[in-house]
Amino acid sequence: MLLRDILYKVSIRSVSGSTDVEVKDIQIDSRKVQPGTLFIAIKGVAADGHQFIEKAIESGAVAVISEAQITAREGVTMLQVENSSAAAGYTASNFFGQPSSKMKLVGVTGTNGKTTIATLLYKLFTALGYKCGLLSTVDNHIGDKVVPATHTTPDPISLNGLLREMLHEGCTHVFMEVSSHAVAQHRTNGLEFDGGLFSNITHDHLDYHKTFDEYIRVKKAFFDGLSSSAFAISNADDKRGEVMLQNTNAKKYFYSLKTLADFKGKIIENGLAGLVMNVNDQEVHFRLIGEFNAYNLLAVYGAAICMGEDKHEVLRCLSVLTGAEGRFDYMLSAKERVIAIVDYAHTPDALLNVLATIKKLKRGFEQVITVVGCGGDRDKTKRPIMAEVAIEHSDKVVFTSDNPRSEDPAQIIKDMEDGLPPAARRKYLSIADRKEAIKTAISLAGKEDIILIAGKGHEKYQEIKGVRNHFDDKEVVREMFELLDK
Ligand SMILES: CC(=O)N[C@H]1[C@@H](OP(=O)(O)OP(=O)(O)OC[C@H]2O[C@@H](n3ccc(=O)[nH]c3=O)[C@H](O)[C@@H]2O)O[C@H](CO)[C@@H](O)[C@@H]1O[C@H](C)C(=O)N[C@@H](C)C(=O)N[C@H](CCC(=O)O)C(=O)O
Ligand SMILES: Nc1ncnc2c1ncn2[C@@H]1O[C@H](COP(=O)(O)OP(=O)(O)OP(=O)(O)O)[C@@H](O)[C@H]1O
Ligand SMILES: N[C@H](CCC[C@H](N)C(=O)O)C(=O)O
Ligand SMILES: [Mg+2]
Repeated sequence: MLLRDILYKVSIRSVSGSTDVEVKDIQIDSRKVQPGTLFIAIKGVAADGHQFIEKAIESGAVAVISEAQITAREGVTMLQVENSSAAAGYTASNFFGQPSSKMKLVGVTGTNGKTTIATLLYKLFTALGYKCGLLSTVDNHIGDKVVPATHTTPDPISLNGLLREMLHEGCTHVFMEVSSHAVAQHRTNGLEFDGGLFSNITHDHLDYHKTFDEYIRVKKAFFDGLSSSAFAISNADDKRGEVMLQNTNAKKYFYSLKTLADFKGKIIENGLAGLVMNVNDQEVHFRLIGEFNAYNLLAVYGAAICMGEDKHEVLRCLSVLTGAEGRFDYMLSAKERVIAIVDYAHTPDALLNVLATIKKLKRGFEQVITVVGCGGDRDKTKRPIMAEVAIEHSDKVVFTSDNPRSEDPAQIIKDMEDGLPPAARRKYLSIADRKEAIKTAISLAGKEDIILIAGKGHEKYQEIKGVRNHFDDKEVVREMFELLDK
């Protein structure tokens, strides 16, 4: 492909060299550059891609996009742009033939619920007979084929590469999570969305976005970028639900459990067997559990209606679907009838929602024992809040490690404990070893007690000092339940 054809929509400041040069590959990482590559230098959090321009040229880059002042280079086309992250989004989309414009693409954003909503949409549209793609935290799907996920929203090159593969494989619909990091880093620039969904916004990622206002602004930017032919669906019951769609050109719709809305739900029953809900005056039984999933289901229903699907068929298919792995994953020991719930709640709001759901499911006498930790190298301010939520809504708590990453696990637990009142002391134990923590919680449980194991959901690893060791909450529970049932 010629360089000039890849530059569509890129805001260029100056050029040295020819844009008629043939480009064979495109990379944002100098370590992946091969002869014939266009290298885009991005200023990141940990490093600055501009420092690797020489290395990229040595490896055979034929063109370089950067934000730096240009110095002419023999045989290499140098381009200066306003924003190289934005340029990476546009050029990646152009290089892969703008695959997003040839399929129906729907993006889901919000603090909690993205994976659940995107996965339900993928399952729903597959059940409706379409070949679909999914880009999610748990994994990516190209029709039936599963591709491991490294991010919630991949970098623009992997992202457009996956979209092109989906198009080649005959996918007509793609559902993807759009994280706030992705919007801030312009990973989705150049994509043509047919629709956007907003779940909710609560405390998370303040390490990255610094203030809650900035976090809101970034999420809103996704809707601001939608075209007038797209639809935008928001949660009317979220405090920021209306603001999200304030400046979008897309057609606006709202869902709600509390007020009048385009997609209105009313919960009739909410138990371990699922939800019974009135959806726009039609009563439906769903297998998903908890009020938060009632919201997720309404968002999915709304998107399907906006995409022209028949409402009866949509509700019929949705009623039999299960959610994403590691979201309210429910296990039962045969003899003692102890319940273990593995859930990906890793924000204060998600933890509160899951514990509130468990409270509603209780018949009265059961104890709730929560095992929870917080991720290292992530927002530290959520640590004491999550600890407080766990203590307030559980009978017993075992604080433990999540993914400590580069941090000291004991210090993370200390950050969690720090905000707790002295009276909380009698309610909790702290055991840094996650396997031991889960085992202890299970050994503390009596007949029919409920154990919530929060934070890691589907994850099959634990990251300690840069190394990902195999770890699976559900595997540990199964092991312990076998012993319990012997
Ligand atoms: C904080 C963050 O978002 N970091 C992402 C960011 O990396 P960065 O800014 O640190 O990049 P960097 O290491 O400073 O390097 C800057 C540039 O120099 C390049 N480089 C670097 C070294 C070298 O030798 N040569 C070279 O060219 C890098 O390729 C990069 O382009 O850009 C990278 C490329 O796109 C991402 O892989 C990386 O994700 C890291 C691994 C990460 O953990 N991200 C998490 C926080 C994240 O993105 N999470 C969200 C979900 C969050 C949620 O909603 O819960 C997600 O979408 O997954
Ligand atoms: N609509 C919702 N509102 C509040 N909490 C929710 C909602 N849906 C799910 N949750 C809770 O949040 C957790 C994460 O859900 P999910 O994985 O769907 O969110 P996500 O937005 O994809 O998260 P991530 O940002 O890590 O990708 C769930 O395990 C559950 O505890
Ligand atoms: N997408 C989220 C996932 C957090 C999951 C939790 N287990 C943790 O490691 O903090 C993040 O990267 O912040
Ligand atoms: Mg997700």
